[in-house]
Amino acid sequence: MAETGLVFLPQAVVGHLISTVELAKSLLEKQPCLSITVLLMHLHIPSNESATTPVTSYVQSIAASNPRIRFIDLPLVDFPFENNQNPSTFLSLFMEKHKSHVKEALKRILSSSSSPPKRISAFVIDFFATTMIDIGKELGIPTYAYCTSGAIFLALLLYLPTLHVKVPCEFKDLQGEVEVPGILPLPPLAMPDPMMNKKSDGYDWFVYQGGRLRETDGLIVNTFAELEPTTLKSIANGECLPDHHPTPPVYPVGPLLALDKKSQDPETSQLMEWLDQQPHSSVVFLCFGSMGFFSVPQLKEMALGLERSGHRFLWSLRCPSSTDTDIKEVLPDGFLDRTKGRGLVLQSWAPQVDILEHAAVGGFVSHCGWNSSLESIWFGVPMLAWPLYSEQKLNAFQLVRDYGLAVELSLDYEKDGWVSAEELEKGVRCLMGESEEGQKVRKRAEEMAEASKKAVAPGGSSFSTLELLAEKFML
Ligand SMILES: O=c1ccn([C@@H]2O[C@H](COP(=O)(O)OP(=O)(O)O[C@H]3O[C@H](CO)[C@@H](O)[C@H](O)[C@H]3O)[C@@H](O)[C@H]2O)c(=O)[nH]1
Repeated sequence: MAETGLVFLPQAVVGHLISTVELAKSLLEKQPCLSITVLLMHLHIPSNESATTPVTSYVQSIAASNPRIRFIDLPLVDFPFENNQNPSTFLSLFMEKHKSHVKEALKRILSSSSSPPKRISAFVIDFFATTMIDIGKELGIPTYAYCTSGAIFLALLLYLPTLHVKVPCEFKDLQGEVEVPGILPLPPLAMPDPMMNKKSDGYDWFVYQGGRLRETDGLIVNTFAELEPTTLKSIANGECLPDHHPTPPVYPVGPLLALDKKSQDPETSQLMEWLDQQPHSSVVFLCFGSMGFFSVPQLKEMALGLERSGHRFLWSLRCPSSTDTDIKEVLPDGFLDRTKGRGLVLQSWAPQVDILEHAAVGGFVSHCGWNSSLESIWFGVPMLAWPLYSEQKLNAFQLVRDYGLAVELSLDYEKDGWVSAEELEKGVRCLMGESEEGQKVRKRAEEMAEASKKAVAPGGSSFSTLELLAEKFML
């Protein structure tokens, strides 16, 4: 019998790669006869040097501890990111540039002289890599898309080609709300940034990706049925596609999280010791994903807001320019002295999972990237939603309005999403339970933490879906 392998193609960004590898690990746990090859694309963004994340060491450690996961580096393509380029356009064209390399890699795997011969039972692509469906079709390999964001974003993407026709004007000029099946009516401002300018090529790429997802053999989503029941039902019922076009089966398999990446370095140990000394649930953690940066004026304003809130804090602060910026020059005069003992500012990659797991952490000011949101949910830490880019405003809206897991922060969109010190102070106080609203969010976070763990435990909704999927991949 041929050895059964799966081939995964994640997007070349950390939030997508880690999530994809976690999916691979979970499938292997369910089905010991599978093996997985991950094709790695490499992205170089010179202006974001300071966003360097431990991707390389992560990949190395996964490869060392999981012999059934193999990584193949695809050849580098000469396609640098231009600073003013639309990220969705860049990522879509970056995929196009990799097409021939991906096809070659798949063909090599299929023709490798291993005995027994290889069979690729599924090609699992990033949901923003739909151009690769062509290769799956050409080589006769069933192709699945993996959505590293939530069902709400998947629903919006699937529905976007329909919405494009239904709403002829720009979404921001729409009188009223945007109606998407399975989602609460959306204020136009909650639409993902790339969808806010219909004349941009970035928008066209979103319509393209959304339109092609229906050609896949299945849609795997990093969410769980208890978190997004209505949205998942709407997708499965075909409500997000026009004219009852059959929707590929939907597989909610989350939360898939890299929980075992405990950091051992001395900086982390010091940080953990500091957290150990703080009272239970007293520290606000601020962290904004792999590429969340703020302007210097906004950083100063944040510092003021944090100081005035009176709460303890742990702030992962990344400057836009470079890692060697002296934070004393960025922060207001005397800030570090005045907050000594009750606040800690980090300038490096934060061990986020370890921090969220710590009992001293009582709130998370987050950009609402999907992985961060799921991690927060898992550890029962309520959020204060400070979305920055991509689909984060959509996630924030849903976390606040539908799931009740986050406190709303008032962002001034006329001023590029500016948050004043007053608003941050108010938000942090509420998050830390100083108001009834905050208390409600805290309670809800505890309940959802339990539900998230049940979902991936034996017999849970995502556990069963993963079993089903792993079995399907063996047929
Ligand atoms: O200092 C840091 C910063 C991040 N992380 C980790 O890095 C991941 C970040 O993922 P996520 O919260 O999803 O943010 P992004 O890196 O910004 O992810 C991109 O991918 C996500 C999944 O598709 C989208 O939801 C986001 O909008 C998009 O920006 C999480 O696991 C964090 O724990 C750290 O450990 N330390």
